[in-house]
Amino acid sequence: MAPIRVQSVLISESVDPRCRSILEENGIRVTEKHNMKKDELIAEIKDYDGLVVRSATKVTSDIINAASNLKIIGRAGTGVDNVDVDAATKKGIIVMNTPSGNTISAAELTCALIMSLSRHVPQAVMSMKAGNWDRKKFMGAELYGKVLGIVGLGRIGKEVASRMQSFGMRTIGYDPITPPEVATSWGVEPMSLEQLWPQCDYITVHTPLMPSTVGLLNDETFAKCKKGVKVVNCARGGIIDEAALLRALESGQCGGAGLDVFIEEPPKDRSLVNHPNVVSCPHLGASTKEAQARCGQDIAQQIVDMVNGKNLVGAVSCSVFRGHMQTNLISSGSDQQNNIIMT
Ligand SMILES: NC(=O)c1ccc[n+]([C@@H]2O[C@H](COP(=O)([O-])OP(=O)(O)OC[C@H]3O[C@@H](n4cnc5c(N)ncnc54)[C@H](O)[C@@H]3O)[C@@H](O)[C@H]2O)c1
Ligand SMILES: O=C(O)[C@H](O)COP(=O)(O)O
Repeated sequence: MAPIRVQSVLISESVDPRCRSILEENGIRVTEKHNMKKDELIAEIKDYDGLVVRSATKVTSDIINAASNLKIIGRAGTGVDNVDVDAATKKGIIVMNTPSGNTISAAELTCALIMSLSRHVPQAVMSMKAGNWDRKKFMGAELYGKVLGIVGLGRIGKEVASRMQSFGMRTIGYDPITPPEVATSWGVEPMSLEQLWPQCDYITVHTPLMPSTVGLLNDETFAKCKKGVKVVNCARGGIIDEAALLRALESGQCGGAGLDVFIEEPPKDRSLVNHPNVVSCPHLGASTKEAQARCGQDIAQQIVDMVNGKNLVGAVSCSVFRGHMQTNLISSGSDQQNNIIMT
């Protein structure tokens, strides 16, 4: 692969400091400017060969079109739905992510939300802080023997399954790509969504956000679920239709929701956040020291490797999800279980 000349990189969000030091150790000039408004980023971006982002920077086509020198967009994390990859591809800009660096952290937060829903821990803590001692209000239910439906059996779905199996949950799942025998080897019973919905006490979604996953849980699918089903979304806002979720919570069809992500972040409409049966976080799935260290180091190293003309294609395995991942997305990461697309 021909080396790519990258002399300057803009980091537009809070990324682990190792990212900056690895780039600088390799002779790349780094500027950090966080919380820029769109117009500021448009004015700034022309001065850089590389851009490093997390999920908050929306790298839209107008930013890409203003980026006259940009060669690489590095996403220190998994989802690239905040980057217009088609627009980048048209301009020959490489988009990279580090999908495995935050897998464990996102899986652990998912499990924390499942446990919070089963025992009302956040609500009980708030009640205690308000000076109460209410032992009746927060009656919970064991996870032992309950059924967890996992929609999306990729990196995070797999890790959630093994952790919740240790609580004695039966894990069932659906994924259009993961082979049934692989799911079975993880202790997950593979099945169709039609079979999955009515069996679950808990449902957790771990798919990318794309046309086929928008509103996977909606009025119609909630109606197919057990009354009181509890749902968790630690993937992307909109995979569970937010209006349908609110209706299901109000009718009791949904018994509780654990939400780390929202269609709009931060959400202006606080109806879900304020619902008594919702436990929510401000998109914290990847917010651990370990995940940030991995993602920050990985993205910097990937940029350096590109600059040095190393062929990443040979170093990573190939797991292409067409329609979601785009033509020039290169994914790498710590465990070498990566997505890589070069078409
Ligand atoms: N909350 C956070 O901070 C946080 C952190 C990391 C990742 N994420 C998000 O979590 C999600 C999963 O990440 P991952 O690393 O496990 O991704 P992954 O690519 O490893 O797994 C996604 C899986 O979803 C499957 N899938 C695609 N369409 C589907 C459909 N219609 N129904 C069921 N399954 C479908 C794919 O086949 C794949 O196996 C992504 O949306 C990612 O952006 C969130
Ligand atoms: O897709 C991801 O990696 C997660 O949503 C984490 O996003 P963040 O890097 O903005 O925390």
